[in-house]
Amino acid sequence: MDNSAVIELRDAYVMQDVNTILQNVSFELGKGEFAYLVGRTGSGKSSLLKTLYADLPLHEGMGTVVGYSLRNLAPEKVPYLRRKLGIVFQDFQLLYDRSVAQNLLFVLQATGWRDKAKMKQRVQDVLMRVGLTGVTGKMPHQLSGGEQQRVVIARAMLNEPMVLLADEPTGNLDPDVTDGIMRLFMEINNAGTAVLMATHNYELIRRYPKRVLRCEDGKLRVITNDDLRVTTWL
Ligand SMILES: Nc1ncnc2c1ncn2[C@@H]1O[C@H](COP(=O)(O)OP(=O)(O)OP(=O)(O)O)[C@@H](O)[C@H]1O
Repeated sequence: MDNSAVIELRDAYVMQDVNTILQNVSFELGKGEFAYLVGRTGSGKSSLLKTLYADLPLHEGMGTVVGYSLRNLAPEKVPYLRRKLGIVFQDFQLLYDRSVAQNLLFVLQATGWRDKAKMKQRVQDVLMRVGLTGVTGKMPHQLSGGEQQRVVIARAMLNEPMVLLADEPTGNLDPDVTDGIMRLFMEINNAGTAVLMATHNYELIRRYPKRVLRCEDGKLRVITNDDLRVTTWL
């Protein structure tokens, strides 16, 4: 693998059970790069992301994510892969029976942290990073949608991932809240974390132009800068 790539797929097949969703997928995401993943509903964006975080197996082709080969990845290796990835979904998937701090401490505990003082400090650090202070004792339902998504992003950043995979992270948010979340992703990206973001929101792509990968007709097409200059590509 090219040392500067955090994701590399070569002729990969994205499968749901026995069904091929995407074939001959080849692309790289470089260290610190930001790319969008677009495509109609059902075109395979979530399935591709699931393959990248080893929720779906890679049976055909080659795939490497943060140094882990996806082919024949042993189940006991999956948590180690995911520790180097941050994953953000549209539906926030916080644990609603515990506070913000407990949500984050839970993840630290599950990923091997033991030093209580360091854990507390890390929780403070990631919340500050996403622009949230004074919410540690709150329950998720006491926060707005945008604040909850910030907590999810903080959670994804706990173990300093090399790449964030985001599946429609602004899908449930109002336009002005969406913009704040987008700016946060940009800040995180500017600080060196690669981001692959699935979205239906083309307004965001126009406002924050980056490389675009499009799922279409069972293939993944990498949109070039030339394509970006014409408006029909959307
Ligand atoms: N758990 C599953 N089992 C079998 N097939 C599935 C499963 N999840 C998705 N699929 C199928 O895989 C295809 C791609 O779905 P996927 O969710 O990856 O698309 P998507 O581009 O993320 O769509 P959306 O934009 O609506 O989220 C669809 O035909 C879908 O029906």
